[in-house]
Amino acid sequence: MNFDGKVALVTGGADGIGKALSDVFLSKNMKGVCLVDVNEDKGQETAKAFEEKYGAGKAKFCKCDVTSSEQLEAAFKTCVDTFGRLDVACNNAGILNEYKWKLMVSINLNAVIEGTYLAVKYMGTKNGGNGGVVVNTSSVVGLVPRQYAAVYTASKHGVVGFTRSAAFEPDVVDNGIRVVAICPMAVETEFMAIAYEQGSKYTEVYRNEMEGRVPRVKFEELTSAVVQLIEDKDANGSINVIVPGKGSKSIPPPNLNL
Ligand SMILES: NC(=O)C1=CN([C@@H]2O[C@H](COP(=O)(O)OP(=O)(O)OC[C@H]3O[C@@H](n4cnc5c(N)ncnc54)[C@H](O)[C@@H]3O)[C@@H](O)[C@H]2O)C=CC1
Ligand SMILES: CCCCCC(=O)/C=C/C=C\C/C=C\C/C=C\CCCC(=O)O
Repeated sequence: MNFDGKVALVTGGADGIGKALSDVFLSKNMKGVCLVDVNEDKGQETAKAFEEKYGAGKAKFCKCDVTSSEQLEAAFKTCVDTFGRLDVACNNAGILNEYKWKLMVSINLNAVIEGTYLAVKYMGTKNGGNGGVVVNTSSVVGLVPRQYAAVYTASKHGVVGFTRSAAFEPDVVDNGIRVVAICPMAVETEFMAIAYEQGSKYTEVYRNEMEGRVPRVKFEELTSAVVQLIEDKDANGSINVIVPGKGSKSIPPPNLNL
């Protein structure tokens, strides 16, 4: 898919990875981006900054808690009503809070599942849309174990398993939708700092063992990997790990010869 004149919806679009993705989408001449986020102040601020940079009417902020089915569907509907179409859905909002683990699973996994099926409903060729691409944000810990964040790790493994499977569901394929996921290593956002303050059980372990020693994926490395996945018409069910300084690589599922 090329980006010209297309429309994206990005959950967690007010900040961090979602904001960086939205910025790149608009820089590639997308018609508009819908920033879907629970943080109203940041969301309005980011939408305003994008309109100043790319022109009036290019960014729409939708206040939405992705754990609410009603609010998430309303955001998809607002996006199509505002821009007239939808082509790319990034299910990206996420938190790391091992103490609030049921909420974390709702945001990191359930909302990714719900967002994928809403994308089929609002982009599907059988439903009046043009088809499109769903990009789900997992993590490198969607592929490997991480003993310091067991539920976060489980939620991200769930995103990988769901993406690999949903990509080949008949209702998804027959609607002209591709589904892919990214598995970044630590990225240059405030995410880990927020996790330290609010939801990491092992803050001292992180500080003693890792603080300052974990290189960050730069936004440019992450966004170029996502752009490639969107542009590549053969990328479906792809799970791409993104490593600082090493780019993006597709990770196939194990062949168990069952
Ligand atoms: N930063 C990192 O090192 C890595 C992050 N990830 C994943 O990337 C995704 C984005 O993370 P970052 O941009 O780094 O985090 P961030 O904290 O900078 O941004 C996350 C955004 O999601 C929004 N959000 C949180 N809960 C929400 C909810 N219930 N409804 C709607 N919006 C909500 C926040 O308001 C925020 O704007 C997450 O899924 C995270 O798990 C994956 C690998 C590494
Ligand atoms: C274990 C939770 C990891 C959460 C972030 C994520 O999804 C992926 C991170 C990838 C690599 C790093 C893995 C674990 C350590 C994480 C952060 C330590 C940061 C220390 C620091 O420099 O502040």
